[in-house]
Parts: sequence; C-alpha cells; structure tokens
Amino acid sequence: MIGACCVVEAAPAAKGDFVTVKKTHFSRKGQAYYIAGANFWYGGYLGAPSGVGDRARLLKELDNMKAIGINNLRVLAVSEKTDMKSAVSPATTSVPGQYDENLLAGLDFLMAEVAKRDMTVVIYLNNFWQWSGGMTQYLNWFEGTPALDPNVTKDYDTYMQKTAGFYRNAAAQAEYRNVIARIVKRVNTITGKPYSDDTHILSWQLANEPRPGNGKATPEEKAVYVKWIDETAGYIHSLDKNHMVSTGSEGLAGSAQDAQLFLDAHRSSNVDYLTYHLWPKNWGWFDSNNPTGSWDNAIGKSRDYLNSHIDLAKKLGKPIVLEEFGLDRDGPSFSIKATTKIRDRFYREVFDIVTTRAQKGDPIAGFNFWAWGGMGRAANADYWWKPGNDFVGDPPQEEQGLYSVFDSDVSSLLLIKEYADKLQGIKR
Ligand SMILES: O=C1NC[C@H](CO)[C@@H](O)[C@@H]1O
Repeated sequence: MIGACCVVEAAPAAKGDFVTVKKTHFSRKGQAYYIAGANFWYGGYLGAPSGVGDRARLLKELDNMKAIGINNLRVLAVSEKTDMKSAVSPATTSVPGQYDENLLAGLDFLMAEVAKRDMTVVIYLNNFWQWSGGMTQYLNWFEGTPALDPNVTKDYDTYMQKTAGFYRNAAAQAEYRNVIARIVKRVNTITGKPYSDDTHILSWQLANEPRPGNGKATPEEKAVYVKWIDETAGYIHSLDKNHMVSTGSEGLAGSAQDAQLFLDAHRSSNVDYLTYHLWPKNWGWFDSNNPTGSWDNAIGKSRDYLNSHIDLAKKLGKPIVLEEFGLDRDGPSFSIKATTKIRDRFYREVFDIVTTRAQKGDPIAGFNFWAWGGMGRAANADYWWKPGNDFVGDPPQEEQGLYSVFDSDVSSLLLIKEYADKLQGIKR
C-alpha cells in the first residue's frame, strides 16, 4: 500500500524561508515580499479527497492564479455545522470535538499544491459571519442561544452584538482553542510536514472580520475584544514559533469607527501586522443602481479609507495588508455575462494607491481581492448557493456572482496581472 509508508519526514525549514516582518515590511528569503493575492475561501474544500472535493479543478485554479501573478491566497481553514440557512456545508466541525478529516485533508492537499507553485497562504481559523457557522455557532453550542442567520432576521445589529459574546464565553473559547491547536499542530497528511514548519503559510488569522460588537460597542465590549485578540494571538504563537499572526480586521468599519480601538487591537506584540478590508457597496458609499451618481462619493471615501489605514499602520510601525475589497458587476447583475467596467475602474483605483504607496516605502504589504470565482459557476436561477453546487468567490451568504472574479472576466484578470507585476517588481 503506498499510503503512509511513503510519506517522508520533511527536513525542518530554514528560518529565513518563513515570511517575517522586517521593520514595516514583509521579508521572505532575504527579499522584501509583497502580496498580490486572492481570497479563495474554499480552497481547502476543493482539495478534499472525496465529497465536495474537486482536485482537478483546484489544480487548474491554482495554475490560472499563478499565471496572472497571484502569489498569496486567503483561505478558510475551519467551519462549524449550523442550522443557519446561508452557511456552507459540510463543515469541518460537526459538533465540538468531531472534525471532518476528509475536509481537513483538503487543506493538506491545498497546502501541498501551493508549495509547488511557491505561493503563500493566510489561514483563518474562525468567522464573525454566519456563512461558515462561525462564532455564532459556537455560542449556539455553548450558550444554547439560537444561531440566528442575519440574512433571515435582517437584524445585523443584534447579530453583531450577540456574536461578540463569543469572546467572553469560556467554553466556546476552550473549543476554539482546541480547533486552533488541531490545525496549527497538524501534520500535513500529503507532505508529512508539520503545518508549523510550512514556509508557505504566511500567517495564522484569528477569524474572518472579527468585530467588537456592533457600531455602538461599549468600552467594556471593546476591552474584551482587544484582550481576546492579544491572548488568542499569544496562544497561537505559543504553539508555533515560526509563523506570523494577524487579526482579520476590516479596519475602522470593523472597529466601531474607532481608530484608537483599531490601533489598540493591533498594538500587541502577538499581532505581527495589520489588516483591513474595503467594501463601498456594503457600507453604503456606492449605489450600484446609481453608479454614476454615487461614484464620486464612493471613490472619495475609498481613497481616504485606503490611505488613512496605511497611515495608522505607520503609527504602529507594522505592515498592513488590504486583504479584501470588491464591487459588483455592471447592471448591477450577478450574471457572468454582465460586464465589469465599473469594478475594473474601482480595482484600478485601489491598485494604484496600494502600489504607489508601496513603491514609496509605506507599510502597505499588498492586497487580496475578494474573491476568486475562477471556473466556478452559479447553479441556480436565483443565484443562491445550495449544497452540491460549485463553490465560487461569494460564500453562501451572498448571491453567487456578486463579487466573484471568474476566469471569463478577462479585463479583471489582466488588471490583476498588471498590478501583481508592479508589486512584485518592488525591490527593497
Ligand atoms: O469577509 C467578508 N467580507 C465581505 C464579503 C462580501 O460582502 C463577505 O462575503 C465576507 O463575509
């Protein structure tokens, strides 16, 4: 039997091969390292050996991303089985203590293939939003509170305020740390390499878009949030001395518009770099039904958001990554047939600021657009995801086609390549 007999213990990696922070930049193999990345939340799902896995597609997606200069992926590592309507299934955690080895082997396969292409990966270990179960599902398990899907209740304020209860729930935190340990201390079943020794992991990330609560978060909620970040990041470093740790924060939009909180949340020496996200449509700056009339407002606020967070990173003396941004297709439409002229214009504005500031030596370390749809296609007339459908860049909480960049979006792919080349051409 081939199996375990031929998994050879990999030699420990050289320290310099890990991505580290050097003053306010990333450094890798003695060179400044800039991220031209994609959000690819379902990369581990495609890598699964059976069930939802589609390894042939995964290999083509990785090759197609590599071909346009994408050198980094941001990937969901774990998900929690939930009754919430707009969540992915299956989940890596069915109930506390029960983990789906088929899905976790998918992450192993993804990491093995990423290494072959010399890409790096940011791996997030939880989710503030419902599309992978996330913190709300932990509270359902350990508080018995109903897991209320905000897509159903339409009450995001209550959702955010209740979900932040995760940070102070000891039993939920204990299980979350069990899951963290299971992933961070995992040995890749394909390569035989411990994850903690895998130089293609750029950082461990606490969660996708962790927020202190809603926009009216209290000083006490903010203090709990900052403490959770510091202690959880410290816990990950205690398990893994080689890799960086990041928060997954959106910036001020995910910090109750409180710049001091955003700084405090990233001040800890356990947090190696800052992250931020940019969502003009989600945040009401851009009206895709009135693109001409709302463009100036949207791009003005976006430019300010892009630049002000780089300035905040300068204050802390740490790098920052713009690890999510997006805009919908012309129309607006979810259809892959719709053009992407407005999105391309927005992407170019974002890329120009990121690359110009990086070329000037400011602490912006790169971008990840949201999100790689690639060969995936929406399966249903209403564009909602159902189990068994293709995975695309949009998770099940949103219409499949909302923000995805598909392999047929040639103008977008060319734009990404143009700026990936510019970023990777920066020598420092
Ligand atoms: O992390 C996220 N940020 C914004 C995306 C698009 O709305 C969303 O799909 C995801 O939850």
